[in-house]
Amino acid sequence: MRPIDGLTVLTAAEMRTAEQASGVDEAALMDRAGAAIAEVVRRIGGGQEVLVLCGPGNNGGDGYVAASALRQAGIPVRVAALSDPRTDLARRARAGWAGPVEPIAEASAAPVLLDALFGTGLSRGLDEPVVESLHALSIRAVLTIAVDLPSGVATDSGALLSAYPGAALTLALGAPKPAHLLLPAAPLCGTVRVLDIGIAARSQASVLPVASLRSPAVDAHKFSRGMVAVVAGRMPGASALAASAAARVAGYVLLIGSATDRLPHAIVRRRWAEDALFDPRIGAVVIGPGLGPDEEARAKLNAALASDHALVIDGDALRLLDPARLRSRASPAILTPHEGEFAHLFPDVKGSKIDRARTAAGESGATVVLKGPDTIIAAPTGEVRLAARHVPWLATAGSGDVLAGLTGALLAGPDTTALAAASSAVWLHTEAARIAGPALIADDLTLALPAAIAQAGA
Ligand SMILES: NC(=O)C1=CN([C@@H]2O[C@H](COP(=O)(O)OP(=O)(O)OC[C@H]3O[C@@H](n4cnc5c(N)ncnc54)[C@H](O)[C@@H]3O)[C@@H](O)[C@H]2O)[C@@H](O)CC1
Ligand SMILES: [K+]
Repeated sequence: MRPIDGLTVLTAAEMRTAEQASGVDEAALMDRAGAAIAEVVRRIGGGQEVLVLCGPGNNGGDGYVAASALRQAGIPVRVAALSDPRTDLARRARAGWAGPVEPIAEASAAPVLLDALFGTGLSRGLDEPVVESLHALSIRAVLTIAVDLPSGVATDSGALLSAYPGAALTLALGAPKPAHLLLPAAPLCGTVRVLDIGIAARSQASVLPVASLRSPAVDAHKFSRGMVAVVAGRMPGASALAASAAARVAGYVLLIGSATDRLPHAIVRRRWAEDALFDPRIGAVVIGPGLGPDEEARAKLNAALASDHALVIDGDALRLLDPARLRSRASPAILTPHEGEFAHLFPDVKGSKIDRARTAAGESGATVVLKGPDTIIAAPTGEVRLAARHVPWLATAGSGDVLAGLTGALLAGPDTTALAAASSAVWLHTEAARIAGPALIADDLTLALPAAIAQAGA
């Protein structure tokens, strides 16, 4: 049983491909899955009675195998099914279960509920009586564990096809799936752990790994650690937050055109001028936090786009940007839109959150950080990182400014890529929020960054 950080994420179709490519026959995979599920249930169920709910497909098959293994281990276990099994594999698994099978509507609750109704094959919402039984049994259970996925969620989009009571633990088979990470499904999974069933997971998507930051090299100097320029605008507090966050990572932070002096003294300030960005030592420019919507803001964005620098484009600048302008630039750009800004930038891009982020990155040539409780980072290559943890206290003014500054500082650093910089920034941002704790304000995030950076190994 493994935590999901850094693991490859597979869609339902990619899972089937991986299963076929594994060289292991399907029955053996189901036996492995069922045995591994039973082992977890045995360990954490404390010997209490288990009720296994089995659906008609192979998710139900896993349920029958797990029930048989639990029974063999001496755990009291009952099985309730939705219908007879409909796949050969599930029929085989059903045949291996020596006990009775009750109809779900008649099943009485048990302290441990194992949900093996539907997995990656769910194609529509559950019938209403089944939803009612599931809720009634779950309310009376002490512990609900979902096999592969909570029954009712769409594997690839994380959409909720029917109401689900929520599991305490979801045991993902072989690999995490998008629904384990995307809203609205993700919180209904509870803790997600992966059970290894011997398949090699390959795809361009993975769970955001724990950031891995190195301390500065022994011979580092402030410029070799990275110089980041933050362009200020109409709301100076926003760029001040971005600069303060950047200063925790970069060797040198230049704040350009800011009207505030309430800043750490370590941040160097310069007036805005047409040539303010003509400094070859600048490794990345952050533009957007508090920039404003006016002509001056437009001129600043134009100057940033015309420069050779790597860019982080956030907030107000995303309202002024034509993403097509990024295509001709040689240096990387990172866009950090929330859903509203994304819809403004890419009005024609549709699909699941993963599809949208990936398409936008491919079309614009920029790395796209599509922010939210289920932040996704997509690179123009098609690579995608899905954030696994979220701290709801991050929904506060200035939080995005801190993320933008942090992203710029990491992008300005040595030996990095836009995808790596954005990934580390998102991880550090959440970790800082976790450390800052309840009732945080954005300023607290900048103060918590040293501890978050230490957690990332630096
Ligand atoms: N792919 C793999 O590598 C492995 C898959 N296994 C299991 O197999 C599962 C996928 O099995 P299946 O593809 O059979 O799919 P499911 O078991 O998720 O269910 C599909 C069946 O339910 C029907 N169905 C879909 N939605 C329904 C609804 N709302 N109401 C009633 N019937 C509905 C479908 O027509 C199909 O017959 C995985 O989630 C996992 O649990 C494991 O056995 C191990 C290996
Ligand atoms: K399930």
